[in-house]
Amino acid sequence: MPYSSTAIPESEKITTQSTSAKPGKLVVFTGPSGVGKGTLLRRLLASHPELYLSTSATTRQPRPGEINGQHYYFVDRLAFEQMVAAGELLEWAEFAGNYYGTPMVPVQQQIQAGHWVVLEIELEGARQVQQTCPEALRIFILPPSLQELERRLRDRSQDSEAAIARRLQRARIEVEAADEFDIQIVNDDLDKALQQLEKALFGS
Ligand SMILES: Nc1nc2c(ncn2[C@@H]2O[C@H](COP(=O)(O)OP(=O)(O)O)[C@@H](O)[C@H]2O)c(=O)[nH]1
Ligand SMILES: Nc1ncnc2c1ncn2[C@@H]1O[C@H](COP(=O)(O)OP(=O)(O)O)[C@@H](O)[C@H]1O
Repeated sequence: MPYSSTAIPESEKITTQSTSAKPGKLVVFTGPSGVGKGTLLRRLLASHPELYLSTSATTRQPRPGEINGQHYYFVDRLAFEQMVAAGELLEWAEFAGNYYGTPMVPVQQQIQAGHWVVLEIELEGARQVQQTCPEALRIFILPPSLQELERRLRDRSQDSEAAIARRLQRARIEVEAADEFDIQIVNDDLDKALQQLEKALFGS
């Protein structure tokens, strides 16, 4: 399915310079699968419940314990393609054999209500957001090494060998794009990475 991230009409651009008196911010949070994005965000949201974490749609199968509408909206490929065709997604990409995308309306509503919205998305989606919302703050989380990334993916015990291999292959490409982002944080020591993340967001 073709997608052009370069030709986005003005009417589809999401802006934090909206009609609201005090619009919120959009924060894009990217990094290879297994680097610890979810772990860092859980910790961040526990101390900053005012942040709104966008819930993505995906065609990936739910993992044990994942709840529809909470971790993801789990949909089939046809439903996802209909969301794309209807222009309902702020960004979307295919990653390791599955589609992932950000429903646009909740993000717009939260931003217009003055809230900060966090998107936890992969590289291609982050590049699309750069086009549609260039004022977004874009943060890239790096692993201490690719060996450690592989160890974390295996220890997590959530993905098949094939899925881990696809994620590692993609990780090599993703880490090379880290410089495209406003801020890079190495998630070696979790507490230190969290401190750096808080500083990037709140300046303290
Ligand atoms: N472009 C895009 N990527 C997403 C979205 N939601 C999740 N992802 C990314 O898709 C990749 C795979 O996610 P997932 O299967 O949940 O694996 P995990 O992040 O390793 O736990 C990760 O890099 C996510 O950040 C989305 O809405 N859009
Ligand atoms: N700083 C860290 N040091 C060691 N292990 C970590 C660290 N951060 C996260 N992990 C572990 O790495 C695995 C992958 O983390 P996760 O948050 O699921 O990554 P992502 O959301 O980026 O795919 C989990 O088992 C998590 O407990």
